[in-house]
Amino acid sequence: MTSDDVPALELDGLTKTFNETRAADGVSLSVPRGSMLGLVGPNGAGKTTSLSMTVGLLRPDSGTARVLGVDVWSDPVAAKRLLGVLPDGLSLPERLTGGELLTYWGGLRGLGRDLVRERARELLRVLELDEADDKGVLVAEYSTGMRKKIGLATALLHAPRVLVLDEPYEAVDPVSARVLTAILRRFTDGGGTVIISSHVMALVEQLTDRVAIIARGRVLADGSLEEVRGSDVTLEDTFVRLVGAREVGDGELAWLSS
Ligand SMILES: Nc1ncnc2c1ncn2[C@@H]1O[C@H](COP(=O)(O)OP(=O)(O)OP(=O)(O)O)[C@@H](O)[C@H]1O
Repeated sequence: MTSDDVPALELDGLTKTFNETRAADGVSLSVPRGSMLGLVGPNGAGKTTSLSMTVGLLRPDSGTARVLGVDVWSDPVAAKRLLGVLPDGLSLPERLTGGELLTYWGGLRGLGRDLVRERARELLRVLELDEADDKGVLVAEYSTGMRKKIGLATALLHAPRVLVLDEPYEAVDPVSARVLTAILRRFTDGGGTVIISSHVMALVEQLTDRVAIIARGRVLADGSLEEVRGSDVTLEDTFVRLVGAREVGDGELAWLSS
């Protein structure tokens, strides 16, 4: 294998058990460079657990995660330089403006002040957070969607090669969603790789070129959209076929109808 063939992300047998719950049960995935993978699965399937182990936020019981060939758990500094991460429930310093937060973040990343200032200004403008910044709005006062966007800005600031984004479109308005899509496409066109988790099948179908379906901690399908859908018309059909549908029976919740 030449260095050009090394996958952007390679997960091998990632396993994590919480008490009695096997949240991830041997999760293996290989994501080629320049691709965008959608990770989908029902609530509690193990998406966040798997992504957290992938980016060095949660130590696996067993298994490995490699970013462009670098092991996330044995060489975390080098791996984290390559990674941009939007974690689930990201907690941010609250008493800073967006601009101050990015300045602080850039310092933590070891970037020069001028570079951080330039990139921060551009990110705030493109993500339409500049007006709030000019008014001195603190992150504590941000809406849910604004928090998502500033979280994304922190993930992009150091120009990573692999982006791992947990539900990046959640709570983001349609105009900002378009901007986000344009950013992600530009990123993959430039050879970057993206993995996103989402519950919105139509979004994944429209946005990504690869998909992995996970349920009960196991990868049930993984490949190009066409490979995973097979003869199904939509990804939702494939999802329901593999994961199983829960019908609401006639007698259930009868008290809701008068
Ligand atoms: N810190 C924790 N302690 C105990 N159990 C946990 C913990 N984190 C996750 N779990 C359990 O692990 C399983 C997988 O959770 P996870 O958050 O990875 O799912 P998910 O696919 O991201 O779900 P959702 O779509 O609802 O966000 C669930 O059963 C959850 O209750």
